[in-house]
Amino acid sequence: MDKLAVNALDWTGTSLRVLDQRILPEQSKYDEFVDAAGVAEAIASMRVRGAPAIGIAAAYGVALSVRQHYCSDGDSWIDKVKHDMQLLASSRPTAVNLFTALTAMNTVLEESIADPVTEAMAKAEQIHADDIKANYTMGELGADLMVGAKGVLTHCNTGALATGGYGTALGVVRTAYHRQPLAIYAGETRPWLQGARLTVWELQQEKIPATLIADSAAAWLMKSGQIDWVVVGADRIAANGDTANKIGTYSLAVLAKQHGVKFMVVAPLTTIDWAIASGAEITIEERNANEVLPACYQHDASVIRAWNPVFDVTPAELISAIVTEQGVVLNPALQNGVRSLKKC
Ligand SMILES: CSC[C@H]1O[C@H](OP(=O)(O)O)[C@H](O)[C@@H]1O
Repeated sequence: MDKLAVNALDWTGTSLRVLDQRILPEQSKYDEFVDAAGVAEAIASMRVRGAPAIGIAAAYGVALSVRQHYCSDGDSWIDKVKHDMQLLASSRPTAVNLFTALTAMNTVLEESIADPVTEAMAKAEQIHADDIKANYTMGELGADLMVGAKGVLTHCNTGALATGGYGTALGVVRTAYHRQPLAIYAGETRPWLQGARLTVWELQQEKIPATLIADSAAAWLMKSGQIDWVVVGADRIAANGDTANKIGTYSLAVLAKQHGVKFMVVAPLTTIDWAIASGAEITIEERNANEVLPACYQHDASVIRAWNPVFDVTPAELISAIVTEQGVVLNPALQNGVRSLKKC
């Protein structure tokens, strides 16, 4: 299964090259990181973003930490690695994939393994490969739900740039597009513009036609009858199906309900947080107000401020389907959430 031309992450075996998504589409530039601190900064600064991609980057960050400390820090190597894992864990709070990946890497290190450097690298590479495989599976399962659909709206960026490759929600859109005529609409996704800068750029690379809309045009688009589905990704899904995703997702779900448009969430199992019963327990990241404020207001917060939560929570009752690589849950609010997907 070949990866798409667009790769958010490039693992060299001794470093992690990260496509700097802050400057796409004007510039396509990779930054190279050789330690966990660098990878943590790449996540915090959103050079790499997207829940699955964040988890994969963190896994490689741990592998780099083991490679750095195992050979040079004697018996204290594991303490140094645990410190680096804390650095990675503090990079961003909402995407549970980050913590799922760190837990998986920690499990490998806890086993008294003969060659922790090789084992850590292998585990990180496996996490990456598993994500790509999951995305292709979800693409098929999600497109199966879209038979006969003529139009779809997606939000933020959920493609190869947000994952190990191919994408979650955008993977479903790609698969459906190659099966049937499909009008693709992408929301710009203020303030960071993942849709305007990243999603339409990905689609342009593959010559897949798409229409960019302002976030504020979504209701009018739904009222026009042009779309049958809204398809989005996720950063953290609670056991009852409540879903944290990019800010603006909740309003799209409310609008979809109002207009009889179906609402699909696409995410791998690594995005499900089995430890929380509902979305009320999800920490919502707030980022710097200057990501919202025009420059002329940034010098003085005494009068004009900005509120910049970068995620919101969509309640399960507004979701028509949650698509994972292990299966689809239709109407999760009526199905005890996503608990049917939990591996025993
Ligand atoms: C493949 S889903 C990625 C998910 O992550 C994005 O957030 P951010 O760009 O801030 O990392 C957004 O919520 C997407 O839906």
